[in-house]
Amino acid sequence: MSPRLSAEVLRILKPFWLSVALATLLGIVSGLSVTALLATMNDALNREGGATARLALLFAGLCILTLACSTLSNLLTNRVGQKVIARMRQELAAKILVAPIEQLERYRAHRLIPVLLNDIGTISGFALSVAPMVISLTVTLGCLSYLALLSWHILLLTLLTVVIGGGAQYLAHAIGLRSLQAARDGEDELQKHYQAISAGAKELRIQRERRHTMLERHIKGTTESICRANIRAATIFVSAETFGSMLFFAVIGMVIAFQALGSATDKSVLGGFILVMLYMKGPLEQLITTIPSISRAEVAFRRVAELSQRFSSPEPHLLLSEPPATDSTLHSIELHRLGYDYPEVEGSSAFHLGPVDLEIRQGDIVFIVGENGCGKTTLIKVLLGLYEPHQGEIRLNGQRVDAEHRDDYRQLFTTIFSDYYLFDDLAPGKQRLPAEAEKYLRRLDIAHKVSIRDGAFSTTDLSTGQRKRLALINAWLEERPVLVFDEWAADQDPAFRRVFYTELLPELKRQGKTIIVISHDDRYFDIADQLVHMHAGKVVSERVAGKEVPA
Ligand SMILES: Nc1ncnc2c1ncn2[C@@H]1O[C@H](COP(=O)(O)OP(=O)(O)OP(=O)(O)O)[C@@H](O)[C@H]1O
Repeated sequence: MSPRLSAEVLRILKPFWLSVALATLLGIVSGLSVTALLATMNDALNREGGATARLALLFAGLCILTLACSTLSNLLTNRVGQKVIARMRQELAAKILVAPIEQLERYRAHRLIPVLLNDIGTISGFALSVAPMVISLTVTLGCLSYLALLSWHILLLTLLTVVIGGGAQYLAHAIGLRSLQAARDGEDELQKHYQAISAGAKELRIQRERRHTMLERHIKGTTESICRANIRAATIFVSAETFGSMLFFAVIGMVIAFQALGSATDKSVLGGFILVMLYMKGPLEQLITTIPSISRAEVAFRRVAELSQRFSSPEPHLLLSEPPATDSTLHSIELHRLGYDYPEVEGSSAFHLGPVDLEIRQGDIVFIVGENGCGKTTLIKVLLGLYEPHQGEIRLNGQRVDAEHRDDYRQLFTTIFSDYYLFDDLAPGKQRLPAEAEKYLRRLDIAHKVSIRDGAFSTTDLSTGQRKRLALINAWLEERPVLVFDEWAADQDPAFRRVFYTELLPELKRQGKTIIVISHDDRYFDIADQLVHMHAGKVVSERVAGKEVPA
């Protein structure tokens, strides 16, 4: 087991150390009493005149002790295991909630979901097997000590067997790990195809060739390569296990043959040896079969560690539910020489935003316009504090927004992105919601489709334009000072688009909101107090209240 995996297992188990220690202690007692039980049985079998009442009592007592300790140890281990799984899930979800947005966008859901679903289970499963492993180890060590009592020669022979068998297992572990890694990479690939067949169901239904390629090439190819890699790993592990068992039987056979050839081994020594070897085989095999689970846990751990490293946040305080520390009044937001670079994508040059200088004053309607791909959404993401600027800075009311205050700053905004996510419950923590929301439902002409029940929309199964109207209601109810719309009106019919630009936006402005709109609707550009025209990542012209200003 690698030191990093050991350290991680210790970290996971630390909060439950008392239960783990108790489970392990009970396991050790159970293992030792099994050894004593074997010795008692051997004694009873070889005693002149058969077993005595004392031996029978000892036997019964040891049986009860063994069973009670191992049962309690297993129950405790299971409890800890379930708690470990819950805790790891919570930890990882918390990490995702504070992870830098650009890392989340890059990591992609098809790689994230297998980590959340499979890898955590694998690591917890391994953490769970620690106590049973300790029991097996104790039984094995106890049996070896008993063998030492019986005969040194036999102990050495047994140790040699264990070392050769263990060496074979170690080798198998190293070779099998590569196959398991390949299988795990295949799982990511498969998840990607699963996503494509569910999200792209309509397109695949229409495109016969693509559908065929998806199933025959992508899904079959990936599932079969996962299958081959897992079979390869299992073949290696099972072969090594069989070799170990074979070695065991060979050694028992050899010792019996020596006895038959007239070697002077005592009958009670031989009986004890066979009894111990046959009993020890179970725990030893259990120890050996946990080797694949160590390999799997190592593969899973690397994934979780990679994810944790990528998602380590410069804003670890994000999960604190304290109210914003800064004053939430807004006078102005200034972007000063603001710049952001996407990483290089193979085959094309990286997009660079900036330097952008811009001042947004409270109560203004600001339009950000320009051709596709000129950087409008990227600018908004930096402006909202979702991407950390690589150059320049954002100033709120003249004060620089740093990492520590960035989340407070973000609380000023309500956003509807073009790829928005519609939560079906209303903004949490607001009392007046249902009455207010009903009013907005009527205002947006969807009251006949949706109602509010138990603080949630009765349905979100609506047309694209209607869903966007629901998103607008959520945004409205959040009562933040700045509203940001990324091509909100693109999915609306012409009549409602007119209502949005000529009635809703001015109404929001009258309520004192600052509004930032990304738009391609040039017929409504004149309602903007400030029109920011972008081209290739830069602001090329700016019009403030009807006057052109140099960019
Ligand atoms: N995650 C990303 N990684 C690398 N480059 C990206 C990424 N997202 C966007 N880009 C690049 O950044 C540029 C600006 O994208 P952005 O989404 O800001 O444009 P936009 O002006 O909002 O376009 P549209 O009007 O089409 O919505 C694009 O040319 C794109 O190539």
